[in-house]
Amino acid sequence: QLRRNYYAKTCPSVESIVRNVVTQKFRQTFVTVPATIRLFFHDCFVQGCDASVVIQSSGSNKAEKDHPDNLSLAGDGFDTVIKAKQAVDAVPGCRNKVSCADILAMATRDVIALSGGPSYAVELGRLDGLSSTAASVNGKLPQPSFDLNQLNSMFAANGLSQPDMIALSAAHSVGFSHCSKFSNRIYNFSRQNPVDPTLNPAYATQLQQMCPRNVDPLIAVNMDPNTPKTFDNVYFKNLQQGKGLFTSDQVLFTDQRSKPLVNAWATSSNAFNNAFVTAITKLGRVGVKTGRDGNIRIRCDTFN
Ligand code: HEM
Ligand SMILES: [Ca+2]
Repeated sequence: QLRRNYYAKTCPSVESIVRNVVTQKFRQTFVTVPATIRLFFHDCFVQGCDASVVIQSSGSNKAEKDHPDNLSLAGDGFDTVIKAKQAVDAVPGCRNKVSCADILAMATRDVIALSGGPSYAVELGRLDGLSSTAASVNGKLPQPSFDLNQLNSMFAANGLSQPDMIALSAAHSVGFSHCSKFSNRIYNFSRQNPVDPTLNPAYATQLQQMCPRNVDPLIAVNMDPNTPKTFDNVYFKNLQQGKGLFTSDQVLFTDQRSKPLVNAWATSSNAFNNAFVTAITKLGRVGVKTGRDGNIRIRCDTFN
């Protein structure tokens, strides 16, 4: 039921309003890019793409964003949605017409294009969700320790295929990770191997230097050691060299079932871009709310 130009009658300029805000924010800080993309992913995998992740905890309700798996969502993603919503609502005809869930989908499309990724037409027409609880996040988001079976089953539960999962993983072409998310791979990995043998040895040494034992938990490292500020298929070239940061990244190359697509997309950025657009469009359709299951929030971080 989603469609392009959903707001053609109610707020025809919405896409350019959002794009202007996102572009401005991008000029202030690059973190806008990874923060917004990851926020969209974490929104869609919990109760569908309904901006439930944007809700603030209040009184008795502990919201999704305060679940441990969401505590590392960077503030610039939330800020982007809230600023874009304010800009949309400042246009008289558009006031209270555009959902926060759609604003997040548009902002995600825009940051991907701004950082060198593919441009695509975004489907719109989502309503904002009516609930957000930390408990509902349990078991819904992939962990960096996941193997291919675990990744496939969690993505399949959201209607996404193995190729979709591989393409979407390339979002780790931009952004940061805290050391704790991969320290098991560089220290005391197993009885036989102190370091994960699927890690490139030189890269493992670099990671140990950036993340010494007992490192400040606030320290974060680029997930793509080569082109951390460009959304590109270098992610797959890194995997071919043992430079996937998480087990869940590197397994895409070490598991024979996913390796052929990693190789294909390392070779062809065109093929990767097409697959990514297909996959993120499907991601944007997950659990979409319509009718009485949702509404248009006045404030993106608070229920009406
Ligand atoms: C395939 C399974 C996935 C796993 C296990 C995973 C896990 C993680 C982890 C552990 C981090 C680091 C968080 C931190 O320490 O700050 C991260 C960051 C990130 N993830 Fe994923 N992720 C997955 C898929 C995705 C997908 C599908 C997307 C989007 C389409 C995505 C987008 C991002 C981005 C952009 C960042 C960087 C955030 C920032 O710099 O603020 N991830 N992911
Ligand atoms: Ca959601």
